[in-house]
Amino acid sequence: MPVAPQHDDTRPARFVPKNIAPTLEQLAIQTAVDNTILVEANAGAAKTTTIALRLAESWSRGVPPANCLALTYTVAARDALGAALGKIGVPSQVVRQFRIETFESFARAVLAELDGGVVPIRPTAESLKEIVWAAIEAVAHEQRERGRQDFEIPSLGDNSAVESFLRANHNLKGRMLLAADADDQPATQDLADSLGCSYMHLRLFKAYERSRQPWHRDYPTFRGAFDATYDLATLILKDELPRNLGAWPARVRVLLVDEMHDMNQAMSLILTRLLDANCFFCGVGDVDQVIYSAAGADSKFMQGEIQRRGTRRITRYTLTSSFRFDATLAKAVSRFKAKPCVSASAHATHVTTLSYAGDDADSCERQVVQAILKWRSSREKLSGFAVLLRHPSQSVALENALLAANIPYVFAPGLDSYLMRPEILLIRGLLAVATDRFESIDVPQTRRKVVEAFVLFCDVRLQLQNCDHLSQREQLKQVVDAAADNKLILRDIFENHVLKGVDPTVAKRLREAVRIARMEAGPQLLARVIEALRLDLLAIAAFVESGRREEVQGNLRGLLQLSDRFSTPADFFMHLNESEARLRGLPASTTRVVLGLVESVKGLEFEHVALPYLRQGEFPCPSGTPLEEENLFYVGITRARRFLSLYVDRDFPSAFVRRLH
Ligand SMILES: Nc1ncnc2c1ncn2[C@@H]1O[C@H](COP(=O)(O)OP(=O)(O)OP(=O)(O)O)[C@@H](O)[C@H]1O
Repeated sequence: MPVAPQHDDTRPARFVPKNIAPTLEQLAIQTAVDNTILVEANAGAAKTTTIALRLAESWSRGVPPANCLALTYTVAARDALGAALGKIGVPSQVVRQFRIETFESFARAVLAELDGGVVPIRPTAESLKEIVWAAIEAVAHEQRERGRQDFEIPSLGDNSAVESFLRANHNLKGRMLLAADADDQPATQDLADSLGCSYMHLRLFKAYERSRQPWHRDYPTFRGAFDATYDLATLILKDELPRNLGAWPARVRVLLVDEMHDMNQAMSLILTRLLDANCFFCGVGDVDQVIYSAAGADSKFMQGEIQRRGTRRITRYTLTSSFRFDATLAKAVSRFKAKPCVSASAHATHVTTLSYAGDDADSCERQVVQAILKWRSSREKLSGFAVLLRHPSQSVALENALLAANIPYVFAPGLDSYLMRPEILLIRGLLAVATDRFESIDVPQTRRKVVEAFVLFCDVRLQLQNCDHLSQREQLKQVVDAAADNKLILRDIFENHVLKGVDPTVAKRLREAVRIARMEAGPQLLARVIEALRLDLLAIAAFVESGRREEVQGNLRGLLQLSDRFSTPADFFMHLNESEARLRGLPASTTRVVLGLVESVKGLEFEHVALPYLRQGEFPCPSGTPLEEENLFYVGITRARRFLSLYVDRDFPSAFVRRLH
């Protein structure tokens, strides 16, 4: 293994950063003359900052920023690199000129030149559900035609079959095992075995890809998440990517990859092609931050795979110490991950473990709110305080506690307010019907979403008058537009379109739920509404992913707890509407606490990180893979600079917290 070089004084750095004094290790990377560099280092050990230094150095040496390309896996990492450039003093107009992209957005931009038209993007599982079912039906049809029964076709109600297909699809695409000759290789049990997937998934993969890329079309009918990366990698693999493509960055002189540990085969093919250019390359990552192995992420790409594939000789550089947090947290991290972790931080990091109980006085959210109030009273910026969650449903109680304490908050990408989640909107819609207070749902966009929630959960078949020629999607648009325009039309939509457009059993349940909400009052009211509705069954039909269905249950549990504080449905309904109004009413300029999921803040850092709800069964989550749960926790605790507050369930403490001590 090549020895990490000392900083070479014969090539002094031209770029002198603001706010930090680079270490010799950083300077070595900033000014390295080797043309291919890999840096593997712990969380917070300045990986992103150091590639920012390298970009800045290149710019100082006259390389046009547009000829510098930096690729990341996530949008958060892309933004973190932009922020790191700003922090070290690169002027914002220069930062904007660097090409900093996710692999997926880069691939989309390249493919746009080849696609003969606009390719719709379907980023979520929900938006792909119909397509997957069409593929399932096509495979069932093939089986019937052949008079065979090779495997059991999932029944229409079994949406978990769709979910597991999408996972298998992402994995097969990330690993690129079928890309070269998918059309030629017959789907056999042997082939499925060699790919490590089920025979049914293999057959579905082919049917799904046929609908995405019909033989008579030059470009796909749609792209799901990651499909652009896959399509571009496939063209490269088959050597069908034109060499003279205008959108290809042929003149790239500096190529950087952040989060290289998240790389899969498809991304690696794109990177290898980019490396054909005579450019400098630096990849940085931390194999303990792999949280996307389901998408084929493999640490081998940080471990010499480039060298094996191409002509480049890799030199490894090191970044030994974390600047983000102090030795106390470094030691805890080291124990948790059983690897060396040292700190060079000049500031202290206080790690506090607090326990919570279910009761109100001692609740987790109450303690988090107290910590934030203390933070604010010591004149710290609220935006430096992040509350990181393992599950979206954990935000219900927290948001309410924050709103009650007048603490402004903002969501990190990937999380939205519980008030806007379809199951909550369904309840809000029902309460609007029951209390006859339609005008209280003030925001047109919310009314749209309420109608969409009814259609989603109740599987409404719209039959608008004189609209037989319109598809369901087009009819839905007309109805939601009407709801947006007119506050009072919700009743009409509920009675004339929802109740008449659903299965009679569902209509009966909806009527009963409204009756209960109208006639009854007192504790447990919402529980009875939800029970009458059989919302659990509606969620099973509505959502593809079992994780999402669990989230429905979690959100409803949170809502139930909250509803017990109100004596009438009308009061509760008004509380939800007022909460939305308060949330929307926050001035954009206010600095706010950040509320986010752990995975969506990878690459970011905060002065104070609070990790609430550390309970066995919540974090680690039993449905996640053990290593990725561990990696997620590692990512969460290493976002903290000065304070890390861990809120641990008194009765069922998360096993992860024990491992820190
Ligand atoms: N030489 C330095 N002196 C002091 N602070 C530094 C130095 N270099 C980087 N930092 C700071 O250390 C912190 C962590 O840096 P950075 O975000 O680049 O780490 P990272 O390795 O990319 O983290 P992650 O693994 O979470 O993505 C940042 O606040 C950064 O500004």
